[in-house]
Amino acid sequence: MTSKTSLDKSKIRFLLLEGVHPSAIELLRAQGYSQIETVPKALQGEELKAKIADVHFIGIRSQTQLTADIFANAPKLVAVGCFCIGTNQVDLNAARERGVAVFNAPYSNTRSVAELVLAEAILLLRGVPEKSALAHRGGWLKSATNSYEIRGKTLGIVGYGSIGTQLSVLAEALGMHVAFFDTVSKLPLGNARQVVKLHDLLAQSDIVTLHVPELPSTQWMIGEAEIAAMKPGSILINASRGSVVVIEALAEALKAKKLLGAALDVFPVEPGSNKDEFVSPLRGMDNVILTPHIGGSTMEAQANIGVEVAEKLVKYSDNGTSTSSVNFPEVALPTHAGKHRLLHVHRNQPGVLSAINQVFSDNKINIAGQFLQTNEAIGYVVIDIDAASSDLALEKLGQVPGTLRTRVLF
Ligand SMILES: NC(=O)c1ccc[n+]([C@@H]2O[C@H](COP(=O)([O-])OP(=O)(O)OC[C@H]3O[C@@H](n4cnc5c(N)ncnc54)[C@H](O)[C@@H]3O)[C@@H](O)[C@H]2O)c1
Ligand SMILES: O=C(O)[C@H](O)COP(=O)(O)O
Repeated sequence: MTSKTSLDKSKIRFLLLEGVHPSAIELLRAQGYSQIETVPKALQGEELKAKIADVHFIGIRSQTQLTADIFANAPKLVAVGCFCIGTNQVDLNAARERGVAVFNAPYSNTRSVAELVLAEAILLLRGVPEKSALAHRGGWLKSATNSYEIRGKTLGIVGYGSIGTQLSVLAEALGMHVAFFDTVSKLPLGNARQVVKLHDLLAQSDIVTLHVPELPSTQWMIGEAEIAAMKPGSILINASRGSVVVIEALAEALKAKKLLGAALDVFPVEPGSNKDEFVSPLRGMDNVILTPHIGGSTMEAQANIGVEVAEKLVKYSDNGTSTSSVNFPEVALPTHAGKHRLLHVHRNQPGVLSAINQVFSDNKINIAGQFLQTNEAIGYVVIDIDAASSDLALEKLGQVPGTLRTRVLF
């Protein structure tokens, strides 16, 4: 017997935006998914609503904003794959409220970001962006003034997570001193040392580099007062999120020559595609490296991310495994050969579990396997049963108060 409510793989629709790497498409196809639409840019507004209305899985990168309003227009959506590290572009609570799991690639581009930041630190300490820009205009600035080696300088890392620690190791290998500020106590790698106050870190660093996520606590965390606290002639690098730095304050500090230079990969407002204009008060400043949010854009990182996130979506689609979801209880599930697998996502409120189990005892349905995981907001129960009972059980489970979503796999 086949359930009417289980979806054949050939009918499961994927929408991959923002030029997700072909490695993701290859993996999905190899796993039997054929309905994959790709769009090279971010979508928004009505265009995004129209497209998302009909898909079961969406893949995005950092530019597509999945708001509560967008989720309200996605009745079939099962999961979101962020083919990047950041998930700030997704309203994770709205997704959870609709029983939509969100996945990302937390490590695949850390090395790419760390390499870019180190390269920028070296170039800025040597004044290369300025000298190169001048040469392009026919000038010739052969001078050692304001040119320094990176060896022996202090790198101040704000946010000592995956990228911050990777950078710490690489910087020490080049002979730098590393200090870091993080809201959490972290084990320093090598000879790095944790500094308790942000302003103290700013005051002692030759190069300050930001690697915090976009959070309420990191919004505009580097403004006029923080830049004033930095060493005269130091450098600021931001490859985290555009909302972390008050860009006007940075522009003023650069004009006033308080800072030697800066490198920005992320901006408060970023163009949604390569065809849109980039607007910033930092345009035209020769001592500023401006890159179009390419910290994680290497062939290596993108190929790895494509595989990593596509694998997570396939596992969740095929057998309900939610391991490493950023908004969902994590359950690693065995295969369910010969059984139908019922997935039940519900609000974490009293009485739901007993109501679920009541469904099976009332209807004399034997449970072959049951798995449960909860977080503070939702519960995720997976139940393996005989195929003959799955239509009835699914219907009854859908009526349990607090139910957010049900699915059946076989
Ligand atoms: N430019 C790019 O292309 C690019 C690529 C990858 C990641 N990123 C950005 O970099 C961010 C960091 O990535 P990651 O993988 O290192 O993340 P991570 O979660 O591993 O590390 C973030 C660190 O920041 C710390 N932190 C949080 N709030 C803080 C605060 N208010 N003050 C100080 N520290 C704080 C955390 O404790 C953690 O140690 C991502 O969230 C993403 O937004 C950008
Ligand atoms: O969060 C990330 O991993 C980076 O910001 C990269 O985003 P992207 O995939 O849009 O380049």
